[in-house]
Amino acid sequence: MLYLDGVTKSFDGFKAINNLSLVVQRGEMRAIIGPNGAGKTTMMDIITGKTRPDSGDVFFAGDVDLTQHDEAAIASMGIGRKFQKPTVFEGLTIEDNLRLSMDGSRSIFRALFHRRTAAEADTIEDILDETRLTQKRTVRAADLSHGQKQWLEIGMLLAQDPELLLVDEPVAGMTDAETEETARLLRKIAETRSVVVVEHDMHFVRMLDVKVTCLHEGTVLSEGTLDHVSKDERVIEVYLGR
Ligand SMILES: Nc1ncnc2c1ncn2[C@@H]1O[C@H](COP(=O)(O)OP(=O)(O)OP(=O)(O)O)[C@@H](O)[C@H]1O
Repeated sequence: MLYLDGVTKSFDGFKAINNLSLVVQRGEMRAIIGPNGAGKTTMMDIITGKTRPDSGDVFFAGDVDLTQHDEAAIASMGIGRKFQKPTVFEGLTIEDNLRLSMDGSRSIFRALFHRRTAAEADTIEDILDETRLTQKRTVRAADLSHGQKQWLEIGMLLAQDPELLLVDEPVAGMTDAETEETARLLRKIAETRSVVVVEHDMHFVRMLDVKVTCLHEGTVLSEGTLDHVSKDERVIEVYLGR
């Protein structure tokens, strides 16, 4: 689903990404950890077309060369990104937020008054159910808890039906119960899609129970199960032991 090979990106001579190689399989969830400045955000920026690498290969779904496309094109190809801070439409209900996301480029007015097909209505029901927001469907996003807003935004990504979801620090600021619920939600999503999740919260990463990649100085320092990576002396030295 995602293939990075020998990717390098410098800013003013500083290599934020340095010969980075990473492969994420179709239907795989991967957790990315690493200290501040390791290059996690820059990697996500490269995958989504926000930043162009200086060199290296970046392929999606086998043969789509992501370095040849811009952000909008990459989003429409099926790569969804969730930033750390939720960016939902606060004044709209949960249902309307989901409808708007599903419609993509349709104008807000047309999206809200557009007659749903049965299939679209079913998809919205499924997303409400998956994100545990069915009971809150008519509530304005502004009135949700922080955790619920994050789930709504994940739901908004799902409404665009991406094959690959990139999720940046989803549980920052969440309660323990919300963190647990988020792990359940991402695991469910990863049954049918690929997911890359960047996270500092090791308790949460353990709940995901997936292969972990630790980045450091723009490259892969260690990769494997969380137990393997967290026993790696180099990971302890630069990250976990701090
Ligand atoms: N546009 C830019 N111009 C200059 N330097 C940049 C730019 N973007 C990132 N960097 C530098 O590249 C390095 C990697 O940054 P990046 O944000 O990718 O790290 P990160 O792993 O996401 O860190 P964090 O965990 O703090 O979010 C940092 O040293 C950062 O200062």
